[in-house]
Amino acid sequence: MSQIFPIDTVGHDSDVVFDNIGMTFGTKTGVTQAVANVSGVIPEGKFVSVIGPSGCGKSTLLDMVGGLLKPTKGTVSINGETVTGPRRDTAMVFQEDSTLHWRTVLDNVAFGLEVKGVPKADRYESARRMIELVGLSGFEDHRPGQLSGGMKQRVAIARALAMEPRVLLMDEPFGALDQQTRQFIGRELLRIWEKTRNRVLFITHDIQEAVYLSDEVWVMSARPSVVKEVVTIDLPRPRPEGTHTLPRFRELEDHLWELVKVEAEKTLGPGARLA
Ligand SMILES: Nc1ncnc2c1ncn2[C@@H]1O[C@H](COP(=O)(O)OP(=O)(O)OP(=O)(O)O)[C@@H](O)[C@H]1O
Repeated sequence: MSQIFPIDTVGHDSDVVFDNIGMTFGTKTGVTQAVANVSGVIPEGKFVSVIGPSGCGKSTLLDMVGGLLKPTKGTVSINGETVTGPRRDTAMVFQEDSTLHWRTVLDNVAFGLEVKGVPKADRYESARRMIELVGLSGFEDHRPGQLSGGMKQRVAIARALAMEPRVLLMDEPFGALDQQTRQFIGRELLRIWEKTRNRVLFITHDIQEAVYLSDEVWVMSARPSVVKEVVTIDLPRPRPEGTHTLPRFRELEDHLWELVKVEAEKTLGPGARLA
């Protein structure tokens, strides 16, 4: 079921490769070693989720892939090239509302393509296609202020997908949404991803969400973090609505919870016991 690191980190040119990366932050009050050492590969067409206790370095890991943070140790490479900053083939979606409130939905979704210099007719055509894919047809001329939280998040996802990224980085993208909306958008994301099959790195606190969406779940240890275990999600795809009730789903969920619980108890300090 699972694999303990270090795994084979050679990877192919089309992979996202983490080669012994670490991140230590220097602050006025001292140093924080966030990520101790992570090695791993996200192969072409794979959906990888990262779970772990609060503050273990999940966002830090994602920001290093996105080129927003430079690792203090090791390298991340995409398609055989070391990541040194944000890349055109990589798109990011965050938890907080990142819509541009003065622009319409259509112009929000077309924004990344505009920055890339794609001509207006082409970018609008792609944007309309993505808007349809995320179920927002009819809202093209609305502004974010006229949308619900879930709809705004779908705009952010459509904007990222319109860029046709080869690597999609998502940092708790559904974290601010209610449970029903979260499940609905999760299913939508999976439906779209099954068509695009780009490489996804997805951060979540929700173990069910991680099992439902992923090919692999990386469980991070308490800080300074390493990947404690890689759990292969061997559920068939596509994953229809009743997937959550499969006995195998429950087994995977229980196994992941046991792993995370131990690390969360370390983070919460002596005496902390989680059910
Ligand atoms: N810019 C920064 N400067 C200093 N310390 C930082 C910085 N960014 C993150 N950290 C520290 O690095 C550690 C990891 O933070 P990070 O946000 O990556 O964790 P996380 O696992 O994503 O947390 P959460 O699950 O709570 O969102 C934390 O101790 C945090 O305080």
